Amino acid sequence: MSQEQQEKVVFVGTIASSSALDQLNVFKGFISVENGKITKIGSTAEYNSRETSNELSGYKKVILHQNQLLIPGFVDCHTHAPQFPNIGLGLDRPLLEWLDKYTFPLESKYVDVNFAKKIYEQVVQRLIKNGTTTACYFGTLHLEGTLQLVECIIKYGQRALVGKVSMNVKNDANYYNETENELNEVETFIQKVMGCKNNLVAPVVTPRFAVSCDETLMKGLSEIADKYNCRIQSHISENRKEVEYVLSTNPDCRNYSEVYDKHYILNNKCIMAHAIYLDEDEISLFATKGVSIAHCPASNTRLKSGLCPVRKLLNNHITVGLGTDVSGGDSATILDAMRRTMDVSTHLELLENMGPALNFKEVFYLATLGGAKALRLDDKIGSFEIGKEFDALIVDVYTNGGQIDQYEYSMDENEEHYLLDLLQRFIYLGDDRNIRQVYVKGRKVKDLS
Ligand SMILES: O=c1[nH]c(=O)c2nc[nH]c2[nH]1
Ligand SMILES: [Zn+2]
Repeated sequence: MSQEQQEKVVFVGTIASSSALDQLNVFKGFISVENGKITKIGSTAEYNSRETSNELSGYKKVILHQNQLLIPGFVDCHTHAPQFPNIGLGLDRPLLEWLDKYTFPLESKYVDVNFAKKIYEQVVQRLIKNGTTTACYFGTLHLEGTLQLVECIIKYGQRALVGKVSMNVKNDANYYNETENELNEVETFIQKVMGCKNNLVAPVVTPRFAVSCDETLMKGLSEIADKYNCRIQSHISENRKEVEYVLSTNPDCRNYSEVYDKHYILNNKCIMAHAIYLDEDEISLFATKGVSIAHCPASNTRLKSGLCPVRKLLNNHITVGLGTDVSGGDSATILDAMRRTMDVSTHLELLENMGPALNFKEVFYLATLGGAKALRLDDKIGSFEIGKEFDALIVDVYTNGGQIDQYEYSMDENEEHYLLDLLQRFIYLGDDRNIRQVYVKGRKVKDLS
């Protein structure tokens, strides 16, 4: 156990945390943390009285200043660690061509374990810098290469779900595996990750999507997920051509979801990325089975895939979190995913009358507790509650050299509004420079203080 986890620490200042989509709490107070877990939460008055009665004498104190915020760490529900060397490049093709031309050739390189290690070192550090305390990663087809990703995550102390990608359908890049070998490697991968006995990292069964996995592979993977009680992640209904192709190769299925459902992929431990073109039957199937959706607005726009109707999905009781989906997505920060979620939602309100558009409070929920629920980690993280693990960011809204300037004018003198405005500004304008400290289970993993 690290130094920080053993310590008793009390954080004092402005705290913001959501308990539901429409329930954001911003208040001045304190959170005490012991062995990485939240033990007490209270107001400034309660903090002062505990101080007076010497109850906090054994605690290290972290006192935030007036323009700082303590918020839960960001949850990235969907990203591809091996695709980071392509970030910001090759976005001129639609999904299926983009995969063949740029993505499979890059992912093929991770057969080289040293290459994998170098890239993953950078990726994990980048995400921590951006305040992503939990990430749900796709690796590549390669067992050893993806284990390097797990090693880096453990080294830098991030919380993560990690999948060795499964594909058995031939493609131009020759990037696929034979079915039996693939199923064996997935089991080995799961056993090795579980063997690390690191309670922040878990394996995810990862059929890439129905275009690159046949029936035998999908069925075998769902059995493995069941055997090891693992989550499953994949992609669904991202691009119209993809949907057409999947339906043409599965003529017995009425829709895309049925292709997965036939092989027992859809359940309440399943996270599907995109889900732009789900029909009404698929939406109710997702709600009934408890399938979560990782909304990836950056890649949906960059690859010209479409506008995902997130408000409609939420209204239909589907759990939604946010994903950066690098490198279809061109940004590795959940702050960007929040902004693009608001933008896409606004476009849907303007163009399709599918409002009201999601606002900054709602996307803050999706970036934290919504994401934790989507990954079935909300018993541990996503919000500040007694008994939960302390994954948190200290944000300095007007930090020196940052993007947000402070002006000698305030729209509103009311203190409660001032605190909410700090959060609002950070969501609209902030970046990694504003994220001064990052904690995962009480351990400080970034420190710019
Ligand atoms: O955005 C995406 N990125 C990918 O790597 C991928 N693979 C299948 N479908 C995909 N979509
Ligand atoms: Zn993806």
